[in-house]
Amino acid sequence: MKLTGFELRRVSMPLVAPFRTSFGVETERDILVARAVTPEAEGWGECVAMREPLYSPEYVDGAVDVIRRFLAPPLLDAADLHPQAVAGRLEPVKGHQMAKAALEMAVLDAWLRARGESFGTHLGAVHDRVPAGVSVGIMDTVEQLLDVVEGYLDEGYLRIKLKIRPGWDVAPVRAVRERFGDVLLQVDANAAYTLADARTLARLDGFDLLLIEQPLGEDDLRQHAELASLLRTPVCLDESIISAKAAADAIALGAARVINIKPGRVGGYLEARRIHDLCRAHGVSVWCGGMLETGLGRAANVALAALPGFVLPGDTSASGRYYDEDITPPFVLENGYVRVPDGPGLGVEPIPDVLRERTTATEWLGS
Ligand SMILES: O=C(O)CCC(=O)N[C@@H](C(=O)O)c1ccccc1
Repeated sequence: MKLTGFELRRVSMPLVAPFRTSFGVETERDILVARAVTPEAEGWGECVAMREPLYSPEYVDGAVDVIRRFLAPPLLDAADLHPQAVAGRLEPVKGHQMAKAALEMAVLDAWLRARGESFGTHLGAVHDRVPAGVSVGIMDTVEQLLDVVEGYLDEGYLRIKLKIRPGWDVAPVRAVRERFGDVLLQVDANAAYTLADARTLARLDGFDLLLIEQPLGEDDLRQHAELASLLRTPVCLDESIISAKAAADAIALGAARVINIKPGRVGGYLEARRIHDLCRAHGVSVWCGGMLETGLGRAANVALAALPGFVLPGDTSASGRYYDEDITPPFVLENGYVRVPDGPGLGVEPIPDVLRERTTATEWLGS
């Protein structure tokens, strides 16, 4: 497949409500969308990098720059580009997994649309719908949290993920467990704790959590392994797992019994599938994390979450969890499940008028 070019587009997506994590508050996503143009078909990619490098070292302005100067040229130079070859062509550039993932996703989507094959079929999906979990931010009060959780449970979500940080952990977890019984419940610390907090984190063992996600720093594999030996609750890693190699190291060190697979964080959906396969071989459960994606990234995540090793509900919420109006037809919850698109490629496309309205900048890279 010969690329004609990439169109880079910045899309402003205001959130329906502020989303607070241990590293900050999001009120609007400034999203980079890449469109791969080829003579046979066009494909869409979404970069999950945030506006600021607070979740990971990447940030959206940096992603645009590295794509423009270092990632797009080797792909545009390829006489016949296969999606499986994208990662290899981009390998000389160190890091920038989220930027790379956006381009690989757009190339893969174009390639699949040209062949009439869906993302799910190509990745190895075995389900036509996936159970939806929902991520709940840090709130001002426990009462406010309980109201928000009740609302999501009323909508049908099958798993609750609570953001925690020092000072907001045992009390909110206890309150949710006491109010809502044995709902599937997990917590996400976004690296807000240290090994010195082990005793506090061990108090969470009494609430039958599915997992505790990324309690320590992104580069603290050895310390996560030590913490895992002190907790009953399975430790799950997110920020630390930036590649299949990192997943292999985490598993070998006993630093993770569960892994949150986020395609953008690991460099793309093909690497995400490799991590899925690796984890299955080691009996490590995986689930699909989210980065507040539009329906484009959401479509690809839902397809990935339909692979057999994704045995835990992911952050594959309905579009309405974050956005009043998505740039694609919205993903909706049906009895707690989200349907896997079965059309060619992503199976969804942006709604032209909405995309135009939300676009704050465009740039063409190519001939
Ligand atoms: O449902 C979603 O898409 C968001 C899930 C979620 O909580 N993402 C978190 C995370 O740390 O996993 C996040 C939020 C904002 C920015 C980065 C990460």
